[in-house]
Amino acid sequence: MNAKPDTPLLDKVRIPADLRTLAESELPQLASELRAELIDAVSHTGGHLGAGLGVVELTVALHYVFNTPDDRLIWDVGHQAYPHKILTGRRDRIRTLRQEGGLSGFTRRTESEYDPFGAAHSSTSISAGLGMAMARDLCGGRNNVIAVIGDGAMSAGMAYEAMNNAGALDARLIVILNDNDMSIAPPTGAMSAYLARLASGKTYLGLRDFGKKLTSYLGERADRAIKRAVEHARGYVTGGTLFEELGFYHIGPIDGHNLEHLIPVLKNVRDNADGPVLIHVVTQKGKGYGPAEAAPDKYHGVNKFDVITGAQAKAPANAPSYTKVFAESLIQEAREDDRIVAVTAAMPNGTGLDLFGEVFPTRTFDVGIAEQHAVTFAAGLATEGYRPFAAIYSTFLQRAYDQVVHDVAIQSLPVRFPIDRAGFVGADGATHCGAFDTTFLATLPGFVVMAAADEAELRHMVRTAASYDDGPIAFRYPRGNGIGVDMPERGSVLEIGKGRIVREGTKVALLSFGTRLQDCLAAADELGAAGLSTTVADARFAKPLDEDMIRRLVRSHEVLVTVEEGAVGGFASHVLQFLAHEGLLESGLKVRPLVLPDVFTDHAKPEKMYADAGLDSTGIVRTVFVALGHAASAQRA
Ligand SMILES: Cc1ncc(C[n+]2csc(CCOP(=O)(O)OP(=O)(O)O)c2C)c(N)n1
Ligand SMILES: CC(=O)[C@@H](O)[C@H](O)COP(=O)(O)O
Ligand SMILES: [Mg+2]
Repeated sequence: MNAKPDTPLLDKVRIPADLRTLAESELPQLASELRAELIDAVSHTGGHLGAGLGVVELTVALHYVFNTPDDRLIWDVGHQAYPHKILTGRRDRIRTLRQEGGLSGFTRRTESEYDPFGAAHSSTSISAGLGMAMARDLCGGRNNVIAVIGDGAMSAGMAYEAMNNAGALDARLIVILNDNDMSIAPPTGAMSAYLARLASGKTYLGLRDFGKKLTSYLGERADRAIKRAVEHARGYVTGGTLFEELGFYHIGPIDGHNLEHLIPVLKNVRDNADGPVLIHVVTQKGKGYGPAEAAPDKYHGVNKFDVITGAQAKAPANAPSYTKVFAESLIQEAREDDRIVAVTAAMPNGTGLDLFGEVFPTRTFDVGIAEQHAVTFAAGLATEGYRPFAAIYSTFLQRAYDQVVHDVAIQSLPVRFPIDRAGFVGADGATHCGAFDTTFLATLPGFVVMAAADEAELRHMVRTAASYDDGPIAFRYPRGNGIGVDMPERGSVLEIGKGRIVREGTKVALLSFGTRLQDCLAAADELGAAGLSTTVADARFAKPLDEDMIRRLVRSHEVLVTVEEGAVGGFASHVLQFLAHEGLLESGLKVRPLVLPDVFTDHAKPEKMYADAGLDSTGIVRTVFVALGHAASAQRA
């Protein structure tokens, strides 16, 4: 166990008001202590480290210059906000980060008044900040609104929609572009290249340069129209930056680790800005911690680790991750079929498409954080006869729903949707929980929706999706490792809309869709031991349903329990809809649909989440006992 860092100055700062009593000359020391505290805390909890390390000085400077929480400080994504949490009254709980009952790994309105906007999905900060700025203006307020957005997050359309609107409204809004030239992976795209040119093409601006620029062009109280005219003329003559063309006063690049540069620039903007301002700050992801600086991912997200060596704890795995099985299976299929191409929205590593990209670099597309574009781009590929796999986490696919409906489903385009992180994700909590994909996809006419019960099933589903050209097809699988089943050499093509009976019984039928099959089998053992002969079926498809199999189950069993790791409105709803229309609910059948609870489930260990949701074997057994009126057994379960 490493000793806790010595933090005499940080110990005096509970909230930003304490920070503002320090002399500017003390701030570098404070930043250094804050960094040490951050590293130590995350070494105990795991979590997002690299991004926070990169904004330590920026965090100190922002809270020093601005009057938070009256001035609204919005962190895009929120994964870099751990230093902010330490400085805003949450240091005493910082070692509970991402643990059950502890601090969230992202910003959250219910956690602190210093978090004016909750996040975790990217690129929302400028829109939210603009809304706050307009609300302030409507009620005659004077506070500042600051949105801090990363270069990765700056690849998403929402950021441009917001800047477009902010420029037109001439809103007094400060955007800080935190450019560390990293997303989770190295960033891709023309915008990223543009930022790199901006960052390298000029020297960093210090106070003197900035002051000169501000007074020569703007003057302390110059009329806004004159300032705009000057800006426009300057852009016309010298070629304005994209941000200037959008109506922002653009400052930078400045060194985001140099407090002597940051503080005066921020003060100037605080005191002089009266329209949208963008400050381009250059930082280094992982700054100040050797192992992070040296790592290819800059320690974006880490397990618990040893502070001295940087070695991360790794739980032994007796089966490959679903992500890896997906990637290897897709590679296998792509070797046979050169029409298979793959699309990721800035998650090459998380989706396994980094492995695919190593084998098929020209058939792999990382489009940046741009899920909407990713889906429509895949639709375009499909129109030309390609077989695109748009691999997007369940939670991030939410952002592209209209594209899924309008660009893919209505046109019956055969886009394949491998949906990773379907179901509970543990420490990332509610914002990242893959709860809704079955619900929002299976409701679409013509969509095929599958869920893998284990890693071998996933392999079959990859092959099935590869060979299916009649319309969109999705297959969902969870975060983490498989269960260690024997793997087929190659996947088989599954018959569309056909499930399988895994175990035959007579009284109780457990109909599983996806990840909970093992718990259904364990529940069947327990029920069998209690004298309740139990069938276990793997539905494989939520759409189209295996109607024959469901008919057989309900006709020959007294109880039907459907089990899925998804929100209400998904697989069970389709089963119930079918049963109702077939009149199969009218002859005494006891049906119990088990779904995720109708709440946004907070971060915790996955096993605990399953237990609380009643989706583990104990919960399934309990449900059966209750359905059969065995109250005493239910209580014991
Ligand atoms: C809509 C959405 N897509 C994907 C992600 C996953 N994600 C989280 S952080 C991140 C990279 C963000 O890069 P950047 O904004 O530059 O921040 P940095 O980590 O470099 O500080 C990505 C892709 C997300 N949070 N939200
Ligand atoms: C902040 C963010 O959205 C990602 O970093 C996410 O936490 C990754 O999750 P996985 O670890 O499941 O890839
Ligand atoms: Mg970045």
